[in-house]
Amino acid sequence: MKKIAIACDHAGFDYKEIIKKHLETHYEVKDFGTFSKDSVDYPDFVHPSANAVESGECDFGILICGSGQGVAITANKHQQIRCALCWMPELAELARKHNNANMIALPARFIASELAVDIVDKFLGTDFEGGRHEKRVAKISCC
Ligand SMILES: O=C(CO)[C@H](O)[C@H](O)[C@H](O)COP(=O)(O)O
Repeated sequence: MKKIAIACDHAGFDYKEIIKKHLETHYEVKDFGTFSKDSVDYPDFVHPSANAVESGECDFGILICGSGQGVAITANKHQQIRCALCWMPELAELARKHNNANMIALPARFIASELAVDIVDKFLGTDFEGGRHEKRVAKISCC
């Protein structure tokens, strides 16, 4: 069973709970918090979840904040993380097919929760295409 890391800040808390419940029948989900709607700082939750994906403890990661920006920026500080900010399923599909993204960032304040679930399903259900994209992805973490 694939293991999924999930993390959010206060703005993403409700969506994290919805997505986690949706995934738990088909995946093992490791929840890195936050665990309430109390105001927090997203890097405190993103770094541990990104570490889990980077180390191989988790196969993929899902991050949620208000705009998706803060969590994506934070995750992408990790050398082995390719985190894609997605607001429609087609972007999530391309992030997997072309970029071999291993984390996804969702903007809870800008998309409906049903759409967020669809985006996650597309992300987790799509494989990397490889081919011409292999060398491009390899070049991302060259420095
Ligand atoms: O990281 C963000 C923006 O770059 C997220 O959208 C946060 O959820 C947002 O900044 C939180 O804002 P708040 O006013 O503290 O609720």
